[in-house]
Amino acid sequence: MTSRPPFPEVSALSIGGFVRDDTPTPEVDRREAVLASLAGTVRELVDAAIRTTVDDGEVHRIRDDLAGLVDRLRASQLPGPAGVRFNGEMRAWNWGNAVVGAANAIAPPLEVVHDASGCHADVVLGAAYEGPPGLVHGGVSAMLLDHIMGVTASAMRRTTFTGTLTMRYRRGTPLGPLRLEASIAREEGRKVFVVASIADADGVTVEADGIFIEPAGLRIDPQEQTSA
Ligand SMILES: CCCCCCCCCCCCCCCC(=O)SCCNC(=O)CCNC(=O)[C@H](O)C(C)(C)COP(=O)(O)OP(=O)(O)OC[C@H]1O[C@@H](n2cnc3c(N)ncnc32)[C@H](O)[C@@H]1OP(=O)(O)O
Repeated sequence: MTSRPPFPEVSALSIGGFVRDDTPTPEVDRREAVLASLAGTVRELVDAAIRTTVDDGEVHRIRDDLAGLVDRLRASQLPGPAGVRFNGEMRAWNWGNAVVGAANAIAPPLEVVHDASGCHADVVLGAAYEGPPGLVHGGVSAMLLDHIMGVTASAMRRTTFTGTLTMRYRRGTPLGPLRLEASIAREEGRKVFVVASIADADGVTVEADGIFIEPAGLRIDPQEQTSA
């Protein structure tokens, strides 16, 4: 008799784009490390491109070199976005995610840590995330908070989508080292109310509260076990 982890059938997961994928965890880890290494260098490239002061001719030569690299990566591509996949050991991977995607150079990436009160993350935001001079773009703050709040609401046991997100920008958030914190304030049925903040060394810069909803069609019964 084999006990199966508490996953819905593939067809149920596919409703929300979540896909059961039985790639073994060591293989997922190995490939993730390879893609994260590439994304790290691309992230450096983005920062270097923003801040470069080399002359126009050098910029054009670098552009041409990069176009060749893009062609090499395009030699074999997914037909669309990377999506979210899970294997039977509850190993999840979302390599294209805008906030935590291991393969996504646009993602800082945020490394979310679960703690006793919810989740936190320490992140250093550089020139690619600027809005007002020297300050984090307000939309970037909202994006990062949305993600950590969603992870907090999901609590590693359910899938929730952002229903409503309210931000209060108390003062400018400087680029550089920042700490995000999120916790669940209360729950009502499928609704999870989450509060969160961003802080620099001098204290809170942004506060957020949000309602995260577990869509009826994606509800997972953690007690469900199937024997074969
Ligand atoms: C194996 C498992 C491991 C999983 C581990 C994965 C962890 C992975 C973490 C990823 C973390 C990602 C963090 C980023 C999160 C996003 O960025 S999500 C993307 C942005 N959000 C969206 O695209 C959501 C779009 N909207 C929707 O899909 C649907 O409108 C919703 C929000 C799911 C609600 O749909 P619904 O389930 O049909 O809701 P419905 O039955 O009408 O209403 C249910 C209740 O919610 C209320 N409600 C409905 N809509 C709203 C709303 N917008 N605002 C407030 N309340 C609302 C209703 O009033 C109702 O309340 P009650 O009457 O029960 O009191």
